[in-house]
Amino acid sequence: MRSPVDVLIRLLDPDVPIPAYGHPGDAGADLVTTEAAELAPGERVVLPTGVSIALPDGYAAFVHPRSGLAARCGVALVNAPGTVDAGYRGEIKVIVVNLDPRESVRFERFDRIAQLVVQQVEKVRFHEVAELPGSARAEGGFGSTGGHAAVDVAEGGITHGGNSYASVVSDREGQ
Ligand SMILES: O=c1ccn([C@H]2C[C@H](O)[C@@H](COP(=O)(O)OP(=O)(O)OP(=O)(O)O)O2)c(=O)[nH]1
Ligand SMILES: [Mg+2]
Repeated sequence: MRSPVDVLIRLLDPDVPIPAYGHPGDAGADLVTTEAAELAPGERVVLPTGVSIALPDGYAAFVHPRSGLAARCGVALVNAPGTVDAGYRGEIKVIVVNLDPRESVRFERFDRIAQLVVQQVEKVRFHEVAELPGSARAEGGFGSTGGHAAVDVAEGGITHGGNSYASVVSDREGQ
């Protein structure tokens, strides 16, 4: 097993537990709410977790829903997965919505409401081009591999072939 990445954490509430993995192989460490809340059907709320972190450069943390809450209560995260940038030092918040059409859902203080997945992320440099290199998928998207939509691989796709990139139009770079 690879050794864990060290992440500095501040506990903003004296009693809040450090996010913990339920099992050794789990991807997400559970986040709790430090505030009780009751959500009517369709209602959303931003809940505080009582923690802030400093991720190493080249990492990000993603706030994912908990499947049990989703299956049992219809609770989802509006922005799932929420992105916590390496430079963010504020409190991690969780934007929860009750998607159940009939039942309210209640969270008590320190209920586990989401899970935090920490991952390495690549920073890219964008190079503007007039044409992109071809690919088997080409512009087929949104169900193009299903039975109901025609897949158009002929146009502008694999005929370009090869690995060479289209010529760079400008060296304007994104941030
Ligand atoms: O579920 C989330 C998502 C984000 N954040 C924090 C960490 C993140 O670094 C910051 C900004 O998030 P994001 O970039 O998704 O929001 P934005 O609307 O683009 O805000 P900004 O203009 O500050 O980037 O908010 C959370 O606490 N919880
Ligand atoms: Mg942003």
